[in-house]
Amino acid sequence: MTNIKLKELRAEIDRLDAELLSVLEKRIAIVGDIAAAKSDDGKAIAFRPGREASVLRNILHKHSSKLPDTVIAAIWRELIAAVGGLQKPYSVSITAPDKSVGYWDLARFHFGSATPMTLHQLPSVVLRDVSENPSVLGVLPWLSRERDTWWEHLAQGGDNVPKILAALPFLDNPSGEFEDLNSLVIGQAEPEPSGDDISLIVAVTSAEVSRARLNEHLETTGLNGFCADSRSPAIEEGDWLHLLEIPEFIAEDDPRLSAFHELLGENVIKIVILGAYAVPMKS
Ligand SMILES: C=C(O[C@@H]1C=C(C(=O)O)C=C[C@H]1O)C(=O)O
Repeated sequence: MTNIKLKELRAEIDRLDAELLSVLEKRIAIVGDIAAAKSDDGKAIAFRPGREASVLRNILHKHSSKLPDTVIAAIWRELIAAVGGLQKPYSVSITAPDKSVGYWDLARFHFGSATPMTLHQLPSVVLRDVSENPSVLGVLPWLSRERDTWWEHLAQGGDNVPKILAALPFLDNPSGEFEDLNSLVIGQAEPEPSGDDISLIVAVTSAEVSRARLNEHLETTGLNGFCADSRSPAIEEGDWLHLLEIPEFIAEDDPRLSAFHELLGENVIKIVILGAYAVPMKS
């Protein structure tokens, strides 16, 4: 390639960079208007996980360059995470039980370079951070890890008890992840639908109920989910907790939940929606 040609191509890159920056600045400038539109929503955090998931699905569906999906996702995640912070500052409290930097890595990818993050060994510290401060999001190991019983705390339900809002990674990155980790994001916010979601629900019962029975009742009510885990009471006369995974967004007033409640009969103490997350994408 001649030097003249190279010079021309670099000039074109400079021109495109200026254009990109200008478009980027326009996208960022809209934040003020969005923040004003949200001003009376009473929320401490601008994080809207359902909307974020659909923005990302849309971009990844449309992109056609040679860049890997994960690079495109990283660019948009940087932007979205920072734009949320411009509207209302927030921070992220992370549990890494095995001192694994993998959890930090998952959170950094999702919440970008500028979001303040702290690392803790115990889920209880993250639960406390999030429960005490509505502008803190928590990142906790996936529910099925044997030692992690943090979701039992969420099953209490009630004010200030955080909800599950998202799952990480949203986009897997087979070449960039050195540990096969998954985590959930919690916060003092209401989960919202993204169009393709999984809800996590706990049924609290006073006596043992088999997984087969729970699955049968779920099917009868049309909830199409399954019981992913059951915890026997830690103390005598304590409650049984059954973690249910439902492959759609379930609202508090879904009539199928009350039908399920009725089918369980007098054993059931309460049914608590722990939250929901957008179904992650495959790169
Ligand atoms: C801009 C918004 O706020 C945040 C930023 C988003 C974005 O940059 O696309 C999307 C969702 C929110 O977490 C919004 O709510 O639309």
